[in-house]
Amino acid sequence: MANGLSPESSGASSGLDIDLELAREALDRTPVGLVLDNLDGICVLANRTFCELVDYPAQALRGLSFRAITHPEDIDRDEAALNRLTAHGEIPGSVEKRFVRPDGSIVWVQRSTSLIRGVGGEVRFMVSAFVDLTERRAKDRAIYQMNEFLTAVVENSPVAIFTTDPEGRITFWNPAAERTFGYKREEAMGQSAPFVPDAKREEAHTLRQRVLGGEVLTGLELERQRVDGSTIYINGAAAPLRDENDRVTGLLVACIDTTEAKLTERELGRQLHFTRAMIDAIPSPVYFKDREGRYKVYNRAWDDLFGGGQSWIGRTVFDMFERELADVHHDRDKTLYDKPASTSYEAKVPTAAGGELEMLYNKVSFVERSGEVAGLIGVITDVTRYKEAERALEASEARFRVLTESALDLISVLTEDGIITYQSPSLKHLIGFEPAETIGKSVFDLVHHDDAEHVRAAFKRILEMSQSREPIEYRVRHKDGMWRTFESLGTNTISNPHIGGVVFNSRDITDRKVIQQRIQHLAYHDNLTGLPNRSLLQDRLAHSIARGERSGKKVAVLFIDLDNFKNINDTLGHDVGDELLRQVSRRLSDCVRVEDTIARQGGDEFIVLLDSLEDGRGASVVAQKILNSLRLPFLLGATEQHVSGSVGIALYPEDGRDAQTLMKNADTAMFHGKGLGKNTYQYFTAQMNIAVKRRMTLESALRRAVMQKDFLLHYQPQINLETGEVIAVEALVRWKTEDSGTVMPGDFIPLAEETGLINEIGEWVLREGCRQAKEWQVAGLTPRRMAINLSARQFADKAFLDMVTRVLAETGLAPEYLELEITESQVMRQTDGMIMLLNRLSEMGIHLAIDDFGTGYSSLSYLKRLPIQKLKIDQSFIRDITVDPNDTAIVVAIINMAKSLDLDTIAEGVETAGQLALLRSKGCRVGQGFYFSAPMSAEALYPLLKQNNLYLQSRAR
Ligand SMILES: Nc1nc2c(ncn2[C@@H]2O[C@H](COP(=O)(O)O[C@H]3[C@@H](O)[C@H](n4cnc5c(=O)[nH]c(N)nc54)O[C@@H]3COP(=O)(O)O)[C@@H](O)[C@H]2O)c(=O)[nH]1
Repeated sequence: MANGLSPESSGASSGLDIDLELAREALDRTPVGLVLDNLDGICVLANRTFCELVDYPAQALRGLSFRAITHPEDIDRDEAALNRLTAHGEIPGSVEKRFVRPDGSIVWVQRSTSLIRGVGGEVRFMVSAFVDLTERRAKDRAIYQMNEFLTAVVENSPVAIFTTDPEGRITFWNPAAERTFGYKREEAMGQSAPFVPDAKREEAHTLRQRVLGGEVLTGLELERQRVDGSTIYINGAAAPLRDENDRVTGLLVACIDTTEAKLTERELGRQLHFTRAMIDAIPSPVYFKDREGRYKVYNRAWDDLFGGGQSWIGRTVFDMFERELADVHHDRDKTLYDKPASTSYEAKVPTAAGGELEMLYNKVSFVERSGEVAGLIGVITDVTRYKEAERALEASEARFRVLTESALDLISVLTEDGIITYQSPSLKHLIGFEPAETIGKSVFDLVHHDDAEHVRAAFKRILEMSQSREPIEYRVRHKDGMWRTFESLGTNTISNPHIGGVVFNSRDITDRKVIQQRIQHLAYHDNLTGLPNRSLLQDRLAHSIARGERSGKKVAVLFIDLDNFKNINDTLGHDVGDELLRQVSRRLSDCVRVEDTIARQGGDEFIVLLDSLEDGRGASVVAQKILNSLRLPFLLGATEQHVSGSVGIALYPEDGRDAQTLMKNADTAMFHGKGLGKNTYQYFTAQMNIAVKRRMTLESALRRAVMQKDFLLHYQPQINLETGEVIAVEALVRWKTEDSGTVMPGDFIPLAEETGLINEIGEWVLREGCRQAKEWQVAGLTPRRMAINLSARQFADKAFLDMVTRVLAETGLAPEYLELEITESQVMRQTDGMIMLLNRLSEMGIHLAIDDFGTGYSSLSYLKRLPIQKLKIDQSFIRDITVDPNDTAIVVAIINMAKSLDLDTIAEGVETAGQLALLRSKGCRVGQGFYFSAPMSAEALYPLLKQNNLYLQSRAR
């Protein structure tokens, strides 16, 4: 459109035309679209700006109704406004409307209308000015859309957003705020921060003031309260709200609910603390290194070990250790960084304490969730002590191995099923098998079948407990086929990983068992005869008594004592005595039933136990059988010996109800019988005990006498029957007692011999006799021999010779003035030892005489072997010599035999002149007897000795 104004409006020329042109130009250049319409709404004139605005040429617009180019939706409103104008003269107000361009595009305009009136004031035209609203509308739209967008954002934001006025009253509250705090929008609006707990009001107020002061606060971590009262943690920001004049009109808060995160963070913190505490609680040093080998984490134990607190964080082994050690660690670490792996090794490590420890390093790659190796975790264990212990253990093991391998005992290890897993080399020595031959075998297959059960039971006990309480005894067959007895102690070490089995220490006790059995036998048997001894007898007797008590039957105890065993033993020696006892025991065995018991009580005493007797008479049958058996001669060596026995019988229940009493009473009965005459048996009676008591009293009195030397000697002279001279003196002992006066030797010598007191008494007699003889010599009397009686028991004493030698030396008596009298019965049991002793005494110059000669039936050849000088004819032959031709013949035979052997004879017991005369007539040169002098004290005898002629004495009498 070159020119928008219509020509109708220009009517002037010349100067005026110029003005119109200018006016037209000015209107066209006006940035506002101008249209002149008539009252029908028909365009009369439009300027260029309008033409350009609606993209119509001016010619096209002229005469065109506004309706043609107005947006259909705006036509009615414009029409109405035109009607109001035409009808009422109402000037249309400013409105925004749309035109439709020829190309269909719409252009928004703002229309302002004014009226052109005619001269009469009547409205003729409307002038409308159109301002292009396209740009402004676009801006508005953009603002609107932005507003819509922001609203949507705010409404849909997960962030709680709210605004308040300066007083804190809520002016906006988005849905996220509803969800976060639990207050509905309508509940929250106008409220003054209902979510601030009382304790936080002050803080909230301060924050609000700061924001109202213009501060923008971010990163706020606040504790608030939900509508249900629960605590909520929020993280947010607050900023001031300003109006167009930049005045603060309120504040905006945006926040998110961090409660869960907070709690998670707290939990994580707690877990972290726990983890840290746990790591610190680990007594071993633990640490983490990153891929570059830098220490990132380590625990307290690590710090205790190396010191330095946190200063090692970020540093490497090369900062910590000498190069050589650092290289060791570094090389190991490399393998863990390359790919997930683990490693362990030992190293000697210097410590903060200044020492060096042997450490076991266990390291493992630290792999992240992604699978990437991010470093390594290491654990260090101080193995110094362990290593020392290990070395000590190795040494100990070596020691024990040597001990085990060289032990004489067998060391075995068995599984809990009894399978042998180890045997020490001593096995070969003990049962002939190599250890390898038994490995894998069951021990129960090796033991004796009869022992298997108790071995199994003992093995089970060891498994249940830890150790065998007592040795297990069992038999195992030697390779040579013989059974050996073993004793084992087991220790359950199954739980010990180094052993893993039951250890047995076994010892071959075969020899010990034999000895034990022997000892056991000895404990209950007499070693000499093999018979049960006193202990076993007592045991059996107790059983017999118990049986007797139940059955009502009797039990008999026979106490047997050999009548002259002592003489045999003393004269022929112990070996012969022992042999005699063995033979006696065999004979006794032949006299009783198998079920009866024969026991040796000791010495020459035996006891026979007869069980289950119907009555006591049966015992006498056995007793008699025994006596008969013992009377038969015993062949001892080359000689026959005659022995008899005395038997005492005690019966259960009448003579005693226990073993001790029965044995004692049988002994008493025996003793009593012996006193009445040997070779008999006696049943016990209550009266016997009285005699026994007497004997016991006597024995203790004799012992006291020996101690106190309550003895004296009486002396009886021996006379030359031709001249009456005293050629010798016999010493005869007496026992001085206070109550019984002087006790004669016949009443105590047998007891002294039985009890052994005779040795002490005999020494005293010898010493006193020699002393007296010497005293008489010193007193000037004619030196004479002193005859001393000897008991067989003295003679058998090995110290006898020394004793005689010592006494002679002590008293100063020359040996030729000592005569020792031994009885014929003693001499008859001569042994090589006795003959040797007699020879020694004879060599010393001591005279030897055989006492009681004639009672022992000794032979000539026998006497010739002995170094004797004198035969003393027993007084039993002298007693009736004058009336009994047999005695006379015997005495004559003795005198002649003595002569032939160049021996002196002495007749003892000469009591009468007739006896003296007969003896003298038969050639007997020496005599002794009451006819000359009874035995008397030394003082009493002294005058006779001085006088030295007892014929004068006897005649005087
Ligand atoms: N081992 C010892 N035995 C001793 C000792 N002292 C004495 N005896 C022996 O005791 C027995 C009895 O002796 P005892 O009672 O002293 O009797 C002696 C004389 O008194 C007695 N005797 C002397 N003459 C007569 C007589 O004419 N008639 C008669 N009836 N008896 C007489 O004879 C006894 C002396 O005998 P012996 O010794 O055989 O010569 C007696 O066996 C003593 O041996 C001693 O210390 N140790």
